[in-house]
Amino acid sequence: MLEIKNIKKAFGNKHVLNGFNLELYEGENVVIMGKSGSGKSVMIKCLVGLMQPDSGSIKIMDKDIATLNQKDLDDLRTEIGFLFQGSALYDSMTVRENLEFPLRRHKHKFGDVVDTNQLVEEALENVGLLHTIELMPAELSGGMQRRVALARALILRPKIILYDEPTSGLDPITAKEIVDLMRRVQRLYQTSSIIITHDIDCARVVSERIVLLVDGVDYARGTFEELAASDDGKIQAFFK
Ligand SMILES: Nc1ncnc2c1ncn2[C@@H]1O[C@H](COP(=O)(O)OP(=O)(O)OP(=O)(O)O)[C@@H](O)[C@H]1O
Repeated sequence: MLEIKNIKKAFGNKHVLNGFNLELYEGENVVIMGKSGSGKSVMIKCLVGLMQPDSGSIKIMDKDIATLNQKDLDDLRTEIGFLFQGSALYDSMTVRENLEFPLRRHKHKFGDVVDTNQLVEEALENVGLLHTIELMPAELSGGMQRRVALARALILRPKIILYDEPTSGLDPITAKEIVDLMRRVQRLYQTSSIIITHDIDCARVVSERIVLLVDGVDYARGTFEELAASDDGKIQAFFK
């Protein structure tokens, strides 16, 4: 689904990514873990074309993003759903209007005759929140808002989902609901996901594989159990 090969990115003499590699196969969830400031956000920005790496290549569904024009890049972005920390809902719009927003912008993805209501209702149903359709975001709890944001990310039926700290700021019970929902979404929508998280419980439950970003490179990769059993101190530091 996606291949990052040997990307490097420096700001002045600060080398943030130093030859980072990542591959995402169809249907899998890959968790990226790295210390604060290790370059996870820089990597994601390179991945979605918001930042250019200094060298290396990024292919999404076999397309090298450096060679795409703006229109092709926009079309490719409809195949990617985002659930970022900052991906807040629009406060002045109802839940329904929040979900209709991306549909209006990318209507052509489904052809001209598209039943917007059905798509909105189906996405909300799949996150268990159909009953909130006419509510305003302020009337929802933090966990519900995040589920609606996930429904909005799903509405264009992306093949890849990028999650940036999906459980941050949530209490443990609500965080677990989100993690369970991420698994459900993976099954229902047949998505492949990259998940950035510091939450070790989230990483354990949600990942098929984990990649550790250390010193600008993909320092280690494996299943949760494989990495947790490692006696390398730099790997162990993530599992304490
Ligand atoms: N536009 C920029 N200009 C200069 N330096 C930048 C820029 N963007 C990121 N950096 C630097 O790159 C480094 C990595 O930042 P990044 O935000 O990717 O870390 P992170 O792993 O996402 O951290 P966190 O877990 O805290 O979100 C930081 O030292 C940051 O200051």
